[in-house]
Amino acid sequence: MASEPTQTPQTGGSLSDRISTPADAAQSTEVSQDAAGESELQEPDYSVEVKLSDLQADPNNPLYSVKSFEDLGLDDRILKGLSDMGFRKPSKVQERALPLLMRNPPKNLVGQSQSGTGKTAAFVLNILSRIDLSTDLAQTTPQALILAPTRELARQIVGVVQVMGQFLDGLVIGTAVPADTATRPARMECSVVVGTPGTVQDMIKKRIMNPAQLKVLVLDEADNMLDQQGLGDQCIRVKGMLPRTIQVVLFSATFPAHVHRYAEKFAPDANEITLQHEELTVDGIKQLYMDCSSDEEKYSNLVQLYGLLTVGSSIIFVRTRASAAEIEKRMIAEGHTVASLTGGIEGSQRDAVIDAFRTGEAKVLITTNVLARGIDVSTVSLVVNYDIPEAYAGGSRSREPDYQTYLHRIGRTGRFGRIGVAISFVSNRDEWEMLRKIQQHFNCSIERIDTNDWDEVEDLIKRTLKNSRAQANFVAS
Ligand SMILES: Nc1ncnc2c1ncn2[C@@H]1O[C@H](COP(=O)(O)OP(=O)(O)OP(=O)(O)O)[C@@H](O)[C@H]1O
Repeated sequence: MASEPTQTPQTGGSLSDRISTPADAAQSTEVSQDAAGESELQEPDYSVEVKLSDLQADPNNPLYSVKSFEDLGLDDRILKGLSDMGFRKPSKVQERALPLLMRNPPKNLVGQSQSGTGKTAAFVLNILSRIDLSTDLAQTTPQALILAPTRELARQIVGVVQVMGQFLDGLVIGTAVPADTATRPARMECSVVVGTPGTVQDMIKKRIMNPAQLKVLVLDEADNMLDQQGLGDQCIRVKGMLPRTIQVVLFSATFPAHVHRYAEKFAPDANEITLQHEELTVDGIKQLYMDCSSDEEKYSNLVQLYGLLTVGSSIIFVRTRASAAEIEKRMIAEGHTVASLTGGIEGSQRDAVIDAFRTGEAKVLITTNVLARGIDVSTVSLVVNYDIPEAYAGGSRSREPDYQTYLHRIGRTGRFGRIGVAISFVSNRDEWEMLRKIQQHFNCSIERIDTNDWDEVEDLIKRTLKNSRAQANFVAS
C-alpha cells in the first residue's frame, strides 16, 4: 500500500514509497515474436524479454490459459479465422467465458477482465458460433446485436467480426452508427449488427432493422453504457424491443458496485466473471506522473515530451473539447504534427482521424474521454493524462478522481502483453491528491518523473518504449 504523501508535488513529493530508478525500467518484461510467428528469447543488455507463451503459461497473468481454441469446441472455419489473426492460445477471460457463453440453453453473462486481454474475441466467438448462416433470412435479418458507446469502438468491433468470421460463407455485418440520412441504409439487412445504442434504437423504431431473429445482445463497455444517463436509457429501450429469450452478454474491464447492480437487472440470472479492483491494473503499463507548476508548464512539458511521443504512437487525454482544440492549434503552430478527435467533430472526419491513427499516418492523437475505452491500436506505447480524469463529486467541494476512466485511458497502451507508459500531469495539490487516491484504489505504484533532469526522463521512457518497439510484430503478425 502506498505511503501517505508528506510534500506537495511542487516541492518534489513522491506519490509512492516505491521510488522509480532506471533499474525499475530495466526489469520491464517485453514480448517478441519473430517473422515466422515463432516466439524467441533475446536478452538485450538492460532488459529481459519474455515470450507471449511465457505470459500465457503464468497462472497469475490475465493471458494465462490451459486450453487451446480447439479445446473450446469452435467451428473449423472460425479456428481458421483465429489462426489468420495470429491468435494461438486463448487468454484467461476467453478460456473462462467461452464455455459459459456457448453452453445450451444459453445463459446471460457479466464478464470482467483487465484492459487489452481479449474480451472482444470472447463475445465475437460466441456470436459466430451461435448464428445460423444456412437459413434464407441469414443475410437479411440480424441474429446478433453488439452495442458499443462510440462510433470508433463500433467500427473497430465490425473489423474484428469481419476478420474472425472471414471464412464463414454468407456472414454479413451491418454498422449502425450516426450517419446523415443520405448515407444511412434503407434497411439493415445483415447477420450481425454492431452499433451505438441511439442509432440502433432509431433503426428498430423506424423498422429499418428487424430485431425479431436476434439471439444474442452484447453490451461492450457495459458499465459505461448502463451508467451514463442517455446511453443507459437507450440500452434499456433497445433491449425492450428485442425477443425476451435473448442471451444478454455484458463485458467491461470495470464494473463499479453501483453499476454492477444495474448489470444484474439488465442481464438477470447471469453467470459472472469478476475481478477485485486491486487486480485491475496491467503489469505491462508503467505508470508515472510529472509535477507541473502551472497549466502553462503542463503545456511546455508536453512539448518537451513530443520527441518521445512520436517514438511509437501516443494518445494525450484532456478534459474538454476546447482544450483539445487549443493544444492541437498551439502544437501545430509550433510545427508539431498532431491530430485530434473529440465528440464535437463530424462523423466522417472522426472516421478519417481514427483511421489515420490506426495506420500510423498520425502518431500523436489528442482526445477526450470519447476514446478512453476500448480502442485497440497496438502501436500505442505512451498515454498522457494531460488532465487527471475527474468524477462528478455530487456538489461537494472536494475533487474526486474517476477511477474507471483512469484505468481505461491508461489501458490504451500495454495491450495483450505489450509494454507501455502512462504519464499523468499534476499541476496542483487537488490533482496530486486525486492521483494518490487512484494509486490507493488500485493498489498500484505511480512513480514520479523528475522534470529537472530531462535526460533522465528521456532515458526512463525510452528504455520502456524501446522494449515495446521491439515487440512490433508481436501477436499482430
Ligand atoms: N488469444 C489471443 N491471442 C493473441 N492476441 C489476442 C488474443 N485475444 C485478443 N488478442 C488481441 O489483443 C488485443 C486486445 O484485445 P481486445 O481489444 O479485445 O481487449 P479488451 O479486453 O476488449 O480491452 P479493453 O478493456 O481495453 O476494451 C487485440 O489487438 C486483439 O487482437
